[in-house]
Amino acid sequence: MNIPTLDDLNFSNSKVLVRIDINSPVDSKTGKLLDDSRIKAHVETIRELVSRGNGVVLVSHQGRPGDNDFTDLEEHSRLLQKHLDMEVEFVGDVMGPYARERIRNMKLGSVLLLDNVRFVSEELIEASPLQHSRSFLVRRLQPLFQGYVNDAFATAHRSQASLVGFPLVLRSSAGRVMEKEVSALAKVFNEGEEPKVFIMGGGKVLDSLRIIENLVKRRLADRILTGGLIAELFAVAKGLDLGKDNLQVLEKAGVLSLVPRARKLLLSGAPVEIPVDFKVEKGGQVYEEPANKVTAVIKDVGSTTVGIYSSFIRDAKIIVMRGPMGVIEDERFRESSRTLLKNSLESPGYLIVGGGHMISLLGGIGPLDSSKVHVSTGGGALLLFLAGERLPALEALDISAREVLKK
Ligand SMILES: Nc1ncnc2c1ncn2[C@@H]1O[C@H](COP(=O)(O)OP(=O)(O)O)[C@@H](O)[C@H]1O
Ligand SMILES: O=C(OP(=O)(O)O)[C@H](O)COP(=O)(O)O
Repeated sequence: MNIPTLDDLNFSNSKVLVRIDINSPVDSKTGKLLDDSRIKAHVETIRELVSRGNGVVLVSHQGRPGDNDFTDLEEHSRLLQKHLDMEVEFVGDVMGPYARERIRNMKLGSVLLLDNVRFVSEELIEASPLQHSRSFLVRRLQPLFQGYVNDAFATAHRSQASLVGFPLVLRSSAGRVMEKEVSALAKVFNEGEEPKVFIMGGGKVLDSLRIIENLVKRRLADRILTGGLIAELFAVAKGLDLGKDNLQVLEKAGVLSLVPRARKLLLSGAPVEIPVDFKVEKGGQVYEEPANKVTAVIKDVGSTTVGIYSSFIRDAKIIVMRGPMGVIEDERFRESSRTLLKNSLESPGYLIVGGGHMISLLGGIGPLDSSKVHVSTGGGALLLFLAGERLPALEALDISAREVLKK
């Protein structure tokens, strides 16, 4: 693939639309952002574009409709302003008359943040770059810009309008985050030794299952240590009775229908490990139970599991960690993810850690040795990239290089 970078396009004194990913963990009680790592990550790209006299218009999503973390981007704009140390105008609109008026009238050298792009229904459709290039989002915004930059590595696995539509109609390049992630990950992973251990948790069960299927098919993982909801799915697939409450959680997440796929993976001999115990909560009380005797709602993996997983980590040459083991928004269920992260950092292997929730746990850990760890902004995108899948956002930039830049 031929992905143009900012060095290739050299945007200057232009209006540039920049797709970033500042989707961040949200405290479900207060609605406040719990971490600003992804916001900080984009500062370099934005500063560089501003320093070349460009008017920078930022577009991002936050959460998914119906979820607790589906919010507007006002708080994000304040944090971005703090990290950039310059004014960021928050526009509470994405593509309507107000947004277009603010973009038309903005000064070169200034920064403007549009609202959550998933407020626009077209953004929620997975479609081809060509289809998205004809969306209202692209048709309304494209005439206001001379260029498009995609810096949203963490969403590069989605084929959504703001990611794949613009490269077909604007001169486009990758931003610095996108560029660095792609080159660092390809190098580390391809040149890395075995065993490769993947630690996978979190709430996005369908994504995780797809990734595990890919890893298994390509024989890229020596061990896959599961936590979070994906561990519960595999536990059910293995025939463990997790009780009515936990089945309800899986049903509510719409993932029970994935049990046969998980079962097929287990039967095919996939190296998937499931927890031997869990931390559960009942009536405000927290305690540990063996995986075959669960009587309450699972909130984290148990301490025996952490011990076993840690022994696999110690022997690994490459450790990839994505998605927390438990409901880390609650301090009582943060410990196992934090311990596994610490043990991974202390082990002799190289660590690649990614995803909004996992990187939020790095905060209290102190300075990291960049020769031993790569912190990725991506979670699902990171793993799909490592598993060798083609990421639609990168493909769209590749098409752009061939079809738009050559014209
Ligand atoms: N056992 C569990 N039950 C319910 N939710 C869980 C469980 N374990 C983890 N989670 C949730 O998973 C979410 C993080 O998952 P995800 O978004 O996939 O990770 P990341 O942002 O790191 O890629 C958190 O909100 C956390 O509360
Ligand atoms: O947080 C993200 O992905 P991740 O949870 O895999 O790290 C990205 O912002 C993508 O969000 P999405 O999975 O709702 O498309």
